[in-house]
Amino acid sequence: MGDKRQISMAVVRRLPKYHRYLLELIRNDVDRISSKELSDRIGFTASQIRQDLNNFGDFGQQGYGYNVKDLYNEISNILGLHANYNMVIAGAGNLGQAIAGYSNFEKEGFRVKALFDINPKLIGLSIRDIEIFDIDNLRNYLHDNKVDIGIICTPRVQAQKVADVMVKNGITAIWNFAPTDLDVPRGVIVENVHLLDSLLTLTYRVNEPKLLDYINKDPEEIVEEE
Ligand SMILES: NC(=O)c1ccc[n+]([C@@H]2O[C@H](COP(=O)([O-])OP(=O)(O)OC[C@H]3O[C@@H](n4cnc5c(N)ncnc54)[C@H](O)[C@@H]3O)[C@@H](O)[C@H]2O)c1
Repeated sequence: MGDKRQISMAVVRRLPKYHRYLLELIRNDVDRISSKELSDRIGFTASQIRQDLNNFGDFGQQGYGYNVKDLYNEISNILGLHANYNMVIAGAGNLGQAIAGYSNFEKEGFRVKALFDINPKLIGLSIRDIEIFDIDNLRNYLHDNKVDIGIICTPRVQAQKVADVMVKNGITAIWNFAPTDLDVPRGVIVENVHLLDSLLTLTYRVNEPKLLDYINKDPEEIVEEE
């Protein structure tokens, strides 16, 4: 048996941040960086950074640090950014149109090829030359075109139905924005996005000082308000 090591999702979720900061360093003509310097910029501890990156090989050199370009390329490879990904969006409302309209994804190789909707007023329109088709055509489209990622931007109650069509017709990766847990067969990967989670983390942090004051207060000091 081979010794296939599993990388923890916690590490995987930190990789995009490394990727982003390393790109920034390249743009600023920084050739190499120590884990301490990277730590100061990125906000993870130096030992965390060393541990994370050791998962993927021996990148750092004692007394030299990391070669920024090499590390960036390695992390790009690990994140699968060596390939291009064709994507389709189901639900061409506010969010679907915003994603299709955001051209920066293309820089990383993510291309929205088509949108699908049920609304006859939207069908036939285009966002940045990307056509909106009738959702009834999704099945045939997936048969005729190589699509790697399905993006779900429909209302919650429609999301499962759309996911079923995607999965039945060969999609194995779904970027799901609808606020529902999709039921998919083994082997299909769903990445849920919840902007609200991030917003709630923000409000927690805004309120944290008051909360900590309250938690750390001597119980005898807490006087019930009348
Ligand atoms: N995850 C997040 O952070 C986040 C943020 C905003 C919105 N959302 C969710 O994203 C989804 C879309 O939000 P929105 O603001 O764009 O809504 P919207 O109403 O503007 O757009 C939804 C679109 O889906 C279409 N639609 C309905 N049923 C369909 C089907 N069976 N197949 C294809 N298209 C169908 C509608 O015609 C409409 O154009 C909602 O589920 C919303 O809750 C999630």
